[in-house]
Amino acid sequence: MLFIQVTGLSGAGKTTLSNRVQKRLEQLGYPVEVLDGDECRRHLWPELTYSEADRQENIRRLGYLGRIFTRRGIIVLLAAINPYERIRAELNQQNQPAKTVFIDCDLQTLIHRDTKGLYTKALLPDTHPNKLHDFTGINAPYETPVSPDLTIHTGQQAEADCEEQLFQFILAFLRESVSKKQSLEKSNLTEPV
Ligand SMILES: Nc1ncnc2c1ncn2[C@@H]1O[C@H](COP(=O)(O)OS(=O)(=O)O)[C@@H](OP(=O)(O)O)[C@H]1O
Ligand SMILES: Nc1ncnc2c1ncn2[C@@H]1O[C@H](COP(=O)(O)OP(=O)(O)O)[C@@H](O)[C@H]1O
Repeated sequence: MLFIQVTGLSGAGKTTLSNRVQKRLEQLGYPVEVLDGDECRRHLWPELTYSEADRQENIRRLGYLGRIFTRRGIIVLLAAINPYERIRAELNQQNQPAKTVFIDCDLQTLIHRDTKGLYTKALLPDTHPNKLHDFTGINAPYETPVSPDLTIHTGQQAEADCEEQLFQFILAFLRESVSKKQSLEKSNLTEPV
């Protein structure tokens, strides 16, 4: 049905916005699955680390799961940091129709939010025993999406406004798909045999 890569730094709001929009779409009768990177790592493949190779493997597995759901007519929100442009492009190619939503938030706000205490750990001195050495945005790369279909600035806008943006974006896609389908059916009906 529709595969959406909701990408952004830790704490940007990927999970919050995806879960909220899932509820709203379900209320309208649409089937939706949120594949959360953090959750899937914990339950399905806890052995994967945060090295570049393991992050790519994580995203490819999530993409594969996503494909299973989208083939069954389910809208998939893949809420993961998903830091590499090449892998995002690969997933988009394999999961058509696909969209990329960049959840953009400035580092200062993220460090201030620090809901999981991970930014504090990543910013410790190099010699500190609790230092987090491969944390995205601080000491591991995040490649900003080159041409996302939607960017939501969660550091500058209220949660409810950000939720509304994501919700309206998906609704617009769904309405467009319905009207395309209807005009295709109409043209098939009127075509001479
Ligand atoms: N080193 C490091 N770097 C980034 N993130 C870390 C790290 N260690 C643990 N965590 C927690 O793992 C969550 C990110 O998992 P993802 O599967 O989304 O990451 S990735 O797409 O494979 O890069 C991420 O969850 P979110 O905060 O929901 O993004 C973190 O809570
Ligand atoms: N505009 C906003 N959009 C989304 N989340 C926001 C916003 N402002 C503050 N927050 C808060 O930021 C945190 C984002 O956490 P989370 O959704 O787990 O991020 P991520 O999944 O990207 O790691 C939540 O505590 C949320 O309430």
